[in-house]
Amino acid sequence: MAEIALRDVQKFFGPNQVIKDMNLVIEDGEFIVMLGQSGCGKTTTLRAIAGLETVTEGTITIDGEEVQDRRAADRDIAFVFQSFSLYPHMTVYENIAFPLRAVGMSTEERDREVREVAEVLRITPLLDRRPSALSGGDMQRVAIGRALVRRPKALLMDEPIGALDAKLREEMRAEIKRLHMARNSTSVYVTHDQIEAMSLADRIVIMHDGVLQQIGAPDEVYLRPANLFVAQFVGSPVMNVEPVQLSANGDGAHVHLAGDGTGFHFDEGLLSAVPRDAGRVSLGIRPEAVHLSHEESAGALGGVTTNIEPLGSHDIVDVRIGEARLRARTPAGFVAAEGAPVWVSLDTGEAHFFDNETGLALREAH
Ligand SMILES: Nc1ncnc2c1ncn2[C@@H]1O[C@H](COP(=O)(O)OP(=O)(O)OP(=O)(O)O)[C@@H](O)[C@H]1O
Repeated sequence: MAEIALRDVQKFFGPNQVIKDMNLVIEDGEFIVMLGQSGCGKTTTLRAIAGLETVTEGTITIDGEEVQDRRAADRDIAFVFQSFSLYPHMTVYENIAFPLRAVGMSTEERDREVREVAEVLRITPLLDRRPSALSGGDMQRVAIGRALVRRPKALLMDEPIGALDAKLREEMRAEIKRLHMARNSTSVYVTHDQIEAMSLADRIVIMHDGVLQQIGAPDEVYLRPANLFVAQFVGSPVMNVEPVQLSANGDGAHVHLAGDGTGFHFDEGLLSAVPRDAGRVSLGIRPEAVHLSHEESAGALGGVTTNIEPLGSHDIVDVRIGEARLRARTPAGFVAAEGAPVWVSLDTGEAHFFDNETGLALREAH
């Protein structure tokens, strides 16, 4: 297993730059998930690590050795694609054993390795079957088994469970995690599904438009998004973001939404990194930190509900305050109808502030 490092990597397809200044160190044994919308460059980054794509500039090292000019076959890295790509005329056993034949392992050794991988992936009863007799999930288990059996330096996976149905995806997520724990393989996994990213990753790499936006543990990117893109990309429903104006108010400030004269009070400690000049700042607040009440209380602002989305366990309720709109997560049935008057308060400690121009989160460095 190995550390993988990308330094100043750039990739152009003709005039089109799809990886911009990528710097990333993936630690030995780490599970990294690259998350981003379609076309943001995550697959190209993965393929560049594998050697299936060249880089235009920069270096890629595996265990300290530069590999950017090496062929894929000489990088000792395994790749699992979304399409299952098994050999149809071979049994599951033969499919998994195939990469070991090339390295000249003895029959007994090969047998031991295949059976161990099959055991970890819980596919031992399937070893004599052909791929055509397998379900989608089992085919992907076999593909992962074939990738892992020769103990590569790293395992790269490109949306490996994207083609499976929702229930099976959930099962496979748990299995991939278990497999990673069992083998401790350095893993890089590409997806556009944030639940997959949150549940699998040691650290998530969030990309947008070829640019790495943030690297961090799942709770870190959720709780401390580095910029507006990450704030609105991670989390469902999406974080509320509203331009605000600040006005002094005792030990702190009122934070005014558009068209709202009163403002929410924030203590000074929460605003120490926030400039007061008009028009520069947006407030970010997740729907679970917006609270609705039928009773007026100190500091709450009056609003009117404009939409209710019942989700079974809870509702998502849109509220208009002045000209602004906030979404709140409420207990199911808490608001009976659109057009209802409600009182809105915020968990101010959960709020984020962003610079409107740069999009960067405004917070104290520490
Ligand atoms: N071989 C290629 N030639 C030209 N352009 C390419 C090539 N491969 C990818 N691109 C372009 O590079 C950009 C990044 O593609 P990439 O596949 O890395 O994105 P992605 O984030 O993985 O998206 P997806 O989830 O859709 O695969 C896209 O605009 C894509 O059209």
